Amino acid sequence: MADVEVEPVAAKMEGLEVEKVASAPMEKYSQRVLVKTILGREDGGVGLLGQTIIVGGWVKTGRSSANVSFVELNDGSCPANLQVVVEPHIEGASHVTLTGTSILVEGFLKEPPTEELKLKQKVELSVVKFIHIGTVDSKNYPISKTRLKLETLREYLHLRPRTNTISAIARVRNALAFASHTFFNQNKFLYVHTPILTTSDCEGAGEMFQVTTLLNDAEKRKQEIPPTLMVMPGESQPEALAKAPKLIAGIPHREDGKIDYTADFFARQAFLTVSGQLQVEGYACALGSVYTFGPTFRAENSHTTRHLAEFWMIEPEIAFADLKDDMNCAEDYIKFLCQWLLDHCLDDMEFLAKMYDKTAVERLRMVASTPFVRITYTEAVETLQKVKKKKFEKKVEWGIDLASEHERYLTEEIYKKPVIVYNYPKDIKAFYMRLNDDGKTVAAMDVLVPKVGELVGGSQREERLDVLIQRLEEMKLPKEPYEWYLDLRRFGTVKHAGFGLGFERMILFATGIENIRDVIPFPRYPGRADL
Ligand SMILES: NC(=O)C[C@H](N)C(=O)O
Repeated sequence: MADVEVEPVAAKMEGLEVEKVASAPMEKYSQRVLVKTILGREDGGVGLLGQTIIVGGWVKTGRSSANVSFVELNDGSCPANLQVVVEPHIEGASHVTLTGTSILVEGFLKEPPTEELKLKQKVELSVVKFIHIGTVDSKNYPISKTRLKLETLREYLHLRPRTNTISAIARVRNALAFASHTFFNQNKFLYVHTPILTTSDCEGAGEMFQVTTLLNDAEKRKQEIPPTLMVMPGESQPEALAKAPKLIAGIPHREDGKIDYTADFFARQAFLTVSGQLQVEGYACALGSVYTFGPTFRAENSHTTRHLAEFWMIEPEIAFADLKDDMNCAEDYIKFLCQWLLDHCLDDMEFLAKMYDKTAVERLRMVASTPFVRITYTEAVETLQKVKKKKFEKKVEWGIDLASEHERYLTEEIYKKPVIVYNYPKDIKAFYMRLNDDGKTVAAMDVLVPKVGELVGGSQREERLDVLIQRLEEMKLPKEPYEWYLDLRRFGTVKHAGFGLGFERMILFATGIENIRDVIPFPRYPGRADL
């Protein structure tokens, strides 16, 4: 990092000896010093007093009197604002106090004039000159000074990162992504990119979005579309052939002569992935320990505070591992993430805790240091059945899929910490999970956490070819689309296990924010995909 030259004149004006003045590093690829570089220091910036520096950001609030103007500047590097002092003779002084104005400004760091102000911030910036001012049409600027509800901010997805809350969440999100890569790489997992477009329905639940193209260049398509046949789940080759749209000039047409948009991935069907698991299993069964981390999609018409149509998932997959290894990995990973936020993002976490959930930081500490509870599904059901204090909307019986009310009760009321529930009834779980010896349950596990409910879902995978085929049949799933997946069992099969952690749910859990739409930059949910 390049150091900013100490400006002797400014230092002398402040009565400081130039030799004693430390230097604030300028960003390597941006023409400014970050506010965090100054205020994030242990001494609150005192060691930088007297230095002339350039900072740039957006005005949070500003006020002016006849002698002087004050501006609270936020540059996105931390939740704190830098106080900027502007004397009226400085060119541009009258244009910088409106909320939302952008400035790039040169000034020197000085002590605030009163003891009271020093308590708030140990340094302030006295402006020498403005290098850039981006004015704001304040009448129409929707992110005004008054605190807006998170729900209202969703109408301004492009401007909401200017708010303290959304920018803090963005930094927490970035930290969690970095921590995830760090955790898996430290444990020798390889990052594998799985596809977004696929024909495989990993969960077998038919919740996939289909891909279509905008047909506006028929000639181009004519050259690109291979006249291939797509066999759909549940169909034989001749059945598929009979139903296949006719290719007229290379474009699929239905019987009535209209263009068939349903087979619209170059005359085939394709979908947005619901999970990278099946593909990443192929890599685990060659490379050992791998993970994928990317966007996944669910065509569920859910309007809850915990569902999105597009969300990010981290999915590790481990060869030569069973359910216990899987649970150990999930628990260690979640603890690592919590500790990472305490070590790297405490300022943002404290800000969010103050604003939204007083217990958020405490919760991170608790999760990072307390062993998770582990109970079987059968034990979970028995425990819930004994609850007299609360009436659940959905009756608790062996065989039900635990609802969010049950999951939250277990972790918030009974155990008051994360709970791993394992060995679920086979009938409520996906085909790929390994059948237990009891013939009734599968080696599946969910990690349930306070506030959120299910954070992780995973399992040991069925590595026995005959059992897997039998499970597909039982669940009335077609074999053909999964032939490649069965190959992994035909050729050198191996015990393996993995899980998926919902990245946005992890952010909800960590920050205490209520609605999942506020922890992803551009949320997609029923009826909302603009911007
Ligand atoms: N990789 C996983 O185990 C996650 C699982 N496929 C799911 O979507 O829930």
